[in-house]
Amino acid sequence: MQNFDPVAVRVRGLRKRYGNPRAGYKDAVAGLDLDVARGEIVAVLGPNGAGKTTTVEILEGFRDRDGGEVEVLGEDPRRAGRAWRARIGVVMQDSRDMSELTVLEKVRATAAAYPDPRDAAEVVAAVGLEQKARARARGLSGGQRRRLDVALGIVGRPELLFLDEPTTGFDPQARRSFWDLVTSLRDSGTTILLTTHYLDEAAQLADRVVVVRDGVVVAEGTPDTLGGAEARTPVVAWEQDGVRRTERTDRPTAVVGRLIEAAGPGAEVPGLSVTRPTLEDVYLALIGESPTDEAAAAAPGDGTSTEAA
Ligand SMILES: Nc1ncnc2c1ncn2[C@@H]1O[C@H](COP(=O)(O)OP(=O)(O)OP(=O)(O)O)[C@@H](O)[C@H]1O
Repeated sequence: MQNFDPVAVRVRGLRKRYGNPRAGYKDAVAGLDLDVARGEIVAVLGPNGAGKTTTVEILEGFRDRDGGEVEVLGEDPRRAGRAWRARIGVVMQDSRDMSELTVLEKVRATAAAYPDPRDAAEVVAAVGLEQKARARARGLSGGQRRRLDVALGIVGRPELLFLDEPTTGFDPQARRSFWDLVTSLRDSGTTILLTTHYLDEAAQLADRVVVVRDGVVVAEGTPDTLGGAEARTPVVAWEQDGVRRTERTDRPTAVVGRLIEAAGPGAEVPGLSVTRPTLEDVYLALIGESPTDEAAAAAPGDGTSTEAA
């Protein structure tokens, strides 16, 4: 066991190419570096096709790579065996289930494959499926199925848990209770690598956020500091002659003071707002989908007051 190794995941220069000579090639992962420390929750964000799932599947040992170094719990997933697999938990993006087993039976059957599993009934309760414990797994709704996937991923008491878009299809309440579950797993020492399209999920759960685009990491940081101080500079927005104006400034009070003075005594400054870019704003700027000035000007009053960083 490598329990005292402070590194859970170390990836350097990871490469994966799909395709063939006739159809052409696609670099899904193009030199990606990633570190996850023990006990950390890291969220990997990125647009569709950025290479997140490919990366995660390589780390899980389910997909081979074309280049780079990968170490997961001290081993190369290419060569790691059963003992290593028992130390990781996996919740994949798609799961289908055609068996006749009930929820509890499925969790029990999976638990039996691990040397030191959690109690199956407790795990079913922890993911909020207590009421469905004796229902057939194949009859679950999409959100319930996802919760069962999470139960199957954690019942083996993994040291490292991979969650690929775990809350897709959850209702808001189920997401909240899932977040509590993930936080409690981290508090009990589990390292978690999560991919998600939900920025609020990343902000809520992650100690660190990694943004992937075109198969490489384009930024990383805590949810509060991703993109750097510059990207978090507040934006003052207002309307002038029917046109939306914005100004990025470290001194929003001074800018607002100037606008008030210009408007004259007692006059309102139309459309005035001061906003600090959120994680979502910073993320959209990083992946090149920030609303442009023109788009913002075309939709005054929609609350969008950030410019591209
Ligand atoms: N088995 C495959 N064969 C060929 N191309 C693939 C295969 N799997 C993925 N790709 C391509 O590789 C690129 C990266 O895909 P990947 O699924 O890793 O991205 P992702 O970031 O997980 O996307 P999403 O957010 O949509 O899940 C995409 O262009 C995708 O079409």
